Amino acid sequence: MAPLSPGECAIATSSSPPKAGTVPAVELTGITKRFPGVVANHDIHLVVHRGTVHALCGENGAGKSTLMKILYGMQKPDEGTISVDGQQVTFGSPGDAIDRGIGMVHQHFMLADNLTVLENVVLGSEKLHGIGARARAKIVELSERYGLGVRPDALVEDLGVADRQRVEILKVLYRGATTLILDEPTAVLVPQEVDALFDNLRELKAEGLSVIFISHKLGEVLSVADEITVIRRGTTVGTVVPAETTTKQLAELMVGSELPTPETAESTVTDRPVIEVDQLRLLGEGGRALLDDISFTIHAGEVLGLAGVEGNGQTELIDALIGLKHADSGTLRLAGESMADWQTRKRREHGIGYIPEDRHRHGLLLEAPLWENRILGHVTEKPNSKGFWLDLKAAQADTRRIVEEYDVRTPGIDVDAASLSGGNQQKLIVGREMSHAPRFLIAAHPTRGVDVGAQAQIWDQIREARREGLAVLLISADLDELIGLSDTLRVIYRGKLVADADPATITPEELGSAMTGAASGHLEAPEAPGGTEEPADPGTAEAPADHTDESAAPEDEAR
Ligand SMILES: Nc1ncnc2c1ncn2[C@@H]1O[C@H](COP(=O)(O)OP(=O)(O)OP(=O)(O)O)[C@@H](O)[C@H]1O
Repeated sequence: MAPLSPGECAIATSSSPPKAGTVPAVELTGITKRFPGVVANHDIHLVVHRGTVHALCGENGAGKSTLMKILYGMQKPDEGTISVDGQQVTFGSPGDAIDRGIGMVHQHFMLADNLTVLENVVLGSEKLHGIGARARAKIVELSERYGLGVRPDALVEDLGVADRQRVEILKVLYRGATTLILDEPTAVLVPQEVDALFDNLRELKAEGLSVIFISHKLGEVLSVADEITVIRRGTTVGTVVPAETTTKQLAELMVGSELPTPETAESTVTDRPVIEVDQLRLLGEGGRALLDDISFTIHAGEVLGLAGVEGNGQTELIDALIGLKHADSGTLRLAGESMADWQTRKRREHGIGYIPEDRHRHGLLLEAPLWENRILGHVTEKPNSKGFWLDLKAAQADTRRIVEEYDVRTPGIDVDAASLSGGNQQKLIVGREMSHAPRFLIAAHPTRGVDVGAQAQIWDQIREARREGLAVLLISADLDELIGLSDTLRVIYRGKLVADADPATITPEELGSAMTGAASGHLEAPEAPGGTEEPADPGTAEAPADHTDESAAPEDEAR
């Protein structure tokens, strides 16, 4: 455990809980949990009051998820006690936790894609309200009471992330949860969706429910939480109230030092097209266009940011670029060569890097060791292969290098990817993809789930590669990230590119409105020459902004 500085102690002890004196909804005392080679939790203390949102912050691998898994009965603590509503409890399984009103919405949703919302909600809880009309009525009632907008008959595979999340929330409410654990619920939401979620949380609070909210987005934490507990290297370093702290203080409390400051960089956009997409069209079931007339060019040294509410064609565009789906019409060219007949492997071998939207589904083999995950997607490339053979020693050595360079917190490279914390899994994927010196990188939510320090590091890595000529398609729900890193911004809405924007002048709020279809054409750059199909003039592109403190919207200050 890192020692506290006097300043940190002052922050940590200056505030009193808002509802001291009442019986807490949840109290964790002296929780310790060890894994081979790692002490994930050490003497943790946490008090969550009824009718409050309690945020849990800490850098990647600090021990937040482990603590919540203990509270949810998924793991047993080695030491310490859990009390719910003043009564000490022991949980042998999530079922025990649910019985005591603890519900969890995981970072990675656990819904069955091929079932309807109703089937998913009812699954495993058939005894509560049956599987028919009563269940449906209960779902509709909960949906209306908390403004969740859940449609019982929708097929889960047709739902976007925000809708799936609402189903997960409804599912735990259906089971009678009075304390909800939300693990990074805003990571993939756009500002409007975040506002909607926070409205839902306020409704829950108003009815006396409690929410434990894990987040790396410190600005959001300050806006929604009643109290914030910070965990560092496995132990609680303090609990603060938002009125008495800032994002900067919070970040310092988390990492125990000043945050690294990523340097701003000059524009590096060249006139060499790396990826050219022309009139791409992809049809879904029933002939509905999922992508319609998509055209753009990304040059060497350019980051093109694609803004859009989840589910507006981003996934299909990524799939078309990486070769998981084939377009119905239109062309895709990489460095001048048509990719029409290229399978995914060939695309990768020709320098397409891919940081997937969903790291568990498309980025990792969770049950395989880190070094096997380092090979994943790059089987035929160096250093993983030598001629026809896999070069395991070289792959393992390179995994060690990635772990070191990307600060992947792990006891070693032989542990399964599943045992890494979410943020550390992400760092491993970013390290793997950047190691192959891609010329075109598809970066979908590249810093999703990583802490503020690691986020700055990943931004630096993307910027450095961009300086060396990397072309990047950046898709991110973090609009500060999107605006700050991009040279060019396009807005995707219902499968079409509807607007472009100048990252030098647009604000996250304006971009957020454009994403809901409220704008078309040029945003904030009416004097810019050319139509919406061409990227901004490289010569006028402004350097990306410095992001050290998310909530302070640094690019706004800089401009
Ligand atoms: N099942 C497991 N086996 C081995 N080690 C584990 C396991 N689960 C967690 N750990 C380790 O415990 C530590 C704490 O991980 P945890 O997932 O709780 O962190 P976190 O604070 O939630 O991180 P993040 O913000 O990245 O999600 C990490 O070092 C992680 O690698």
